[in-house]
Amino acid sequence: MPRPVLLIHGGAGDITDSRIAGKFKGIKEALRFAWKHLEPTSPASSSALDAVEAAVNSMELDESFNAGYGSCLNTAGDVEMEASLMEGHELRAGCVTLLRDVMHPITVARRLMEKRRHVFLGGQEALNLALSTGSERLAGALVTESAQQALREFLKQESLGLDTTFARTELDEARTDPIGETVGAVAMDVSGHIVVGTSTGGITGKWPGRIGDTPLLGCGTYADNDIGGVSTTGHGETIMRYNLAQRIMGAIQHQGLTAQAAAEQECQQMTKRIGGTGGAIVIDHKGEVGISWSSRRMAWGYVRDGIIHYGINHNEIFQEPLLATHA
Ligand SMILES: NC(=O)C[C@H](N)C(=O)O
Repeated sequence: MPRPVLLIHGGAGDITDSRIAGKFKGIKEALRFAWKHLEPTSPASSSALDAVEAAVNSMELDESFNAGYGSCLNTAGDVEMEASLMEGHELRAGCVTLLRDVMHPITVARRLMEKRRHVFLGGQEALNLALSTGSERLAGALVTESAQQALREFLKQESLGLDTTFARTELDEARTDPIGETVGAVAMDVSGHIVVGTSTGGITGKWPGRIGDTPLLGCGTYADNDIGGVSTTGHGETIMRYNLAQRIMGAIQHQGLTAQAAAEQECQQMTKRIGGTGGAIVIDHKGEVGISWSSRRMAWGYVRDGIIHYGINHNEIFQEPLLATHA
């Protein structure tokens, strides 16, 4: 019987020092909140789908991340969110884009997947689906002060003629990145079932109507029990041109690489080839974990065998017990 594993990310980019503590707190909270779905009292109800939704929901509620509450703003100052969810048994998926005013885009993606009619829904009709399947309408309530501050800085940089091509996921050291990043989760349950979900507010200063990599299968998300599952983060225009998730799947399937080797190879190749950066989390069909990024930082964490492993800088891994012990 496979050992269950839950692996999540809280975005790749030029994350400032002041945001690290919030990211770690949010990553550990999401892992602890979601783990009960993978190792419940009865193994028969171990569900990678429930675990992925719960982990992403937890980060969508947390303004340390760029998803749900705290999403990046477009040039009009509005939140337009995107999410995708895929399961690796029947290859079913739900993807939503240009979604406004609801806290949990990943749940809307799940509702769409469960309808089994369409895979990708956008704009007003995605909102209608959300409202008709139990989401609450939260007009304006997703906008945070730090997201507004990030937009003001972005617009100022643009007016000064600075290069904003990579928007808020790719700033150099001299310019800070005060915004949270995309979230994602990959899980394998005790039956070897793999599920992947990714949710984002996109990038600060995007044009209204811009669609990124996150809701696109093969770019932001992919799952196939026979190969593995991948969730990506980083500069969307780069990731979608490179098909990052699918390239990692291909490296596992056709080159026989481990999850870690495939993630490293493809994140590096993408940046070498196109210039933008990003990261990926991967669980392969054997249940092995891969975590890699070509950006400065990526917040990540996973649980296996009662231990949380987490980090944000290259070559740095922290560990603590899943169940906090009290002195
Ligand atoms: N931080 C991110 O991962 C942003 C997301 N990939 C986008 O470009 O929409």
